[in-house]
Amino acid sequence: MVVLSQPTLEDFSLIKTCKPSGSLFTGIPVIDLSAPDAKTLIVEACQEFGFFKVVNHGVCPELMARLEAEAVKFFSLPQPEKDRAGPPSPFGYGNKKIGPNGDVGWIEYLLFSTNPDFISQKFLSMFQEEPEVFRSAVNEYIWKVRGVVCRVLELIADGLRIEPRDVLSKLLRDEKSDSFFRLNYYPPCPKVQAQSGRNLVGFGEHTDPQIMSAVRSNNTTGLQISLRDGTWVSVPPDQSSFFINVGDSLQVMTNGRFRSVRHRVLADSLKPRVSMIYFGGPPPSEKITPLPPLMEEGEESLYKEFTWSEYKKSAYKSRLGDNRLGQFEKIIKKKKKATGP
Ligand SMILES: C=C1C[C@]23C[C@@]1(O)CC[C@H]2[C@@]12CC[C@H](O)[C@@](C)(C(=O)O1)[C@H]2[C@@H]3C(=O)O
Ligand SMILES: O=C(O)CCC(=O)C(=O)O
Ligand SMILES: [Fe+2]
Repeated sequence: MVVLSQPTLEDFSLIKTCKPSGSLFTGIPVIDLSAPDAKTLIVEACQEFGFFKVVNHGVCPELMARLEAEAVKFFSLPQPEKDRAGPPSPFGYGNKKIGPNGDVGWIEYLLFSTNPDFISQKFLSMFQEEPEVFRSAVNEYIWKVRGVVCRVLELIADGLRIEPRDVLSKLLRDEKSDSFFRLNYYPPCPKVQAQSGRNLVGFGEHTDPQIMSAVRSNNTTGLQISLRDGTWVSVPPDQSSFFINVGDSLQVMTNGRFRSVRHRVLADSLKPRVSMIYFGGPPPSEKITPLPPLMEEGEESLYKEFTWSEYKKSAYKSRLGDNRLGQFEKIIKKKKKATGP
């Protein structure tokens, strides 16, 4: 049997944070889901940042806390017990290795398909003892967070004045929807950071390939997003809110009007970061193309046509930080302006 060795410390990237670690970006749009102007503010946030924070979402804090506690219980198990829940590909427990192409991060995680039958089966095989509490917290949480993301997608349809308003949300509600759920645990790493004055990369920079993702974390810093000009800024943590990422598929479906946000996570030197992320994806056979009602007269798609399963296949051949949409971009020749006599 070939035993693949775990990455050593030299394999991890360190990032020198340009600002003192206490400095957090205050410009993240905050959307109150019940406010009358929510749809306009969401569309603006998707265009400018591809990222925003959602408050007043109706998911009870006890459910989030219950799932976080179950996750911490799992990640505190002895290593051989956690390893029994691996490998992470396609779904299961992962430690330091991210994806199939050599990416590493200061992270442990559990990756699932959101299908409840899948979760039941996986939990039974992962935890011989008492899988029920964890499993029901995961299923209930996924149900609720998907509801929030679908509400956001319906507000987006309203804000863009496209009908029907479930044109995007129905893809996530479809029983064939290819959505994922991920529990990430970033252990603290005081020694390395104190010695080098740099932060260890927990999850390297990337965009999410799906339509939309919703991140909930404990109150530990680490998540950063890249602004339009390429500057990295730190997102102030807030355990009672969701942070929404526009994914590559929504960038294509809006023909580039929305930005798929580049983001990354730096490990904290003292506290573990625990995050739970729902990745809302369409059914495999869904064509990812610009929404017809959004297109102006004569507007061409910026992308070649592809299905979600084709995109996913190509994404899984890429490295984490690659520009995955690049190979699907069309080279559009600009029409020559008529020159005067
Ligand atoms: C390096 C990789 C990990 C990833 C699959 C990929 O080949 C490229 C995309 C990565 C990503 C980023 C967002 C999500 O965390 C994720 C589950 C996804 O759908 O795409 C991960 C994949 C992964 O960790 O397997
Ligand atoms: O853990 C986080 O806060 C974000 C992780 C992330 O971006 C991902 O899992 O795709
Ligand atoms: Fe991500």
